[in-house]
Amino acid sequence: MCGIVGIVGKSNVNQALYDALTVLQHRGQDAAGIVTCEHGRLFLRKDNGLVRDVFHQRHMQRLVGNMGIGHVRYPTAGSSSSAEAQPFYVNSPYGITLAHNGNLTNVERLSREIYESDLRHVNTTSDSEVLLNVFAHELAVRNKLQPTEEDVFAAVSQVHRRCVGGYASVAMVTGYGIVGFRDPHGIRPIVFGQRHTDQGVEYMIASESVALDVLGFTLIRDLAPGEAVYITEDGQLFTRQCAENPQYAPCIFEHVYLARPDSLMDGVSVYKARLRMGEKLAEKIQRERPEHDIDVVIPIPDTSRTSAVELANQLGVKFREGFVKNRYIGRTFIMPGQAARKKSVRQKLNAIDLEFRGKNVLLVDDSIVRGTTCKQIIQMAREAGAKKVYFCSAAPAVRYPNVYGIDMPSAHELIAHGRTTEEVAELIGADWLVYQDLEDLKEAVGGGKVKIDAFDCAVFDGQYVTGDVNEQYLDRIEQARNDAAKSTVERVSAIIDLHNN
Ligand SMILES: O=P(O)(O)OC[C@H]1O[C@H](OP(=O)(O)OP(=O)(O)O)[C@H](O)[C@@H]1O
Ligand SMILES: NC(=O)CC[C@H](N)C(=O)O
Ligand SMILES: [Mg+2]
Repeated sequence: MCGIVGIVGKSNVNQALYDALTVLQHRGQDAAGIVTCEHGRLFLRKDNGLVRDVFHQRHMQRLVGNMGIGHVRYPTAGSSSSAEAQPFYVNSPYGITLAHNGNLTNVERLSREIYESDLRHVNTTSDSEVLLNVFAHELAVRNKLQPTEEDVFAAVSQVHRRCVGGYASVAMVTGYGIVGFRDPHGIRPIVFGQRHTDQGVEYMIASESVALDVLGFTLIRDLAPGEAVYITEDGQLFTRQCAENPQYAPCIFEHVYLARPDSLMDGVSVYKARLRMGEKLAEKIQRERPEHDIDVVIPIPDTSRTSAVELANQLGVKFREGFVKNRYIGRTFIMPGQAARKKSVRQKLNAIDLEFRGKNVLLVDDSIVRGTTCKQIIQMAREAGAKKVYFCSAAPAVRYPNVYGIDMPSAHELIAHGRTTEEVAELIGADWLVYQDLEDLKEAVGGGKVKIDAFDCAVFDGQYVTGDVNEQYLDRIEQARNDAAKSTVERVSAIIDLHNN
């Protein structure tokens, strides 16, 4: 779930790209990059780190040009080496750069095709570099000196035929324009909008609408699954459905955890969806234990706050902020490596004892994935003097790996994999554990004013919408990307990098 952005403006876009990436920082904390284009030349800066660490004034001054794209990365393939930071670049045809959110599931086959038939070279283990090469090849075979929107859309159609998985992407064709495209299931989010300036209309494509809001762009709409938007350097906008059989199945986990609550995603307010999750959870608690003895509802900051407020409201129980979050520590779930994640929870959250002492507390989190957070939090609640510690998750049990752009490749690292709710409760040390029901979660997200009836819910139900994910595939990614395997990859890739910046 990286963050992507592209802007075609009327003056330098470097600052706007930087600001947009800052707003999308919650989608990726490992690396950041911006490439801009002026008079047919590209200016690229990318490196590991947060946006504020990667771009210094000296870089910003050199990122000139009225159009550009940017990326914040949370690795789901390859390594977290700075050589795999995005945007990626290929020089032929035209010079194309690309930023990608998602994950391809047929990357092995594509890599072979790229080498054997397309005669192209991919230098990293990143699936995004593969995606870029497929797009570049398909644009190259159109054999045009000056590509038109027809050529760009034809290349995207071919990408849809060849690539499988989740991909929301922006690609810049040097000297011509920026294209945004979304996979035929619409798994990962992407929106576009516009802003009026004295020099004319500027366009922006981004992962989440919040990036548009903050920069004064108005949302035009989400890209439909399979659809592409192309904005030429001089500001003409074209859209086209490029997939043969698009099927809406956006990732429901965006609403649970990934997205900011102030974003509108596929027409649904993430904030309202989270409120409804709290409401549904309260109904379940009332069903299961009408005579419950909960004294206070306490959220685990940050993401669960919205659901927890509504849950407390519905239960008619006091809502209290019992944990204080250190605002200088990032999101722990998207950190690479279990050791860092574990250490960060304690650094990030501290309990206010008086909210716990002698009380039966209901702790609320948006989700339990590896169980890193809840185990420590429950322990902290007990140390702070809680009488009983109940725990609820606004999402159902996460039991299956994600293969579309969230780094949960290994079933065995998921605390609920192969375990019942009671077993998980025991393992995390909760006196009672309540998970949201999947039907209620779907209703919370897709049952508001805007109806969505199909989602990618693979992490909860093991159904993979692209239809190509089987046991062998899951075994392979588990071997390649479990925590232990990743640390070997990191060591090896740290030795030699090939950079294009
Ligand atoms: O079971 P786990 O493996 O610990 O993962 C789940 C936890 O991780 C996330 O928090 P995170 O700190 O990443 O972000 P937040 O501040 O947005 O809640 C999520 O909100 C849960 O609290
Ligand atoms: N989280 C993402 O969207 C990751 C994009 C890409 N698969 C990478 O690993 O860089
Ligand atoms: Mg959290």
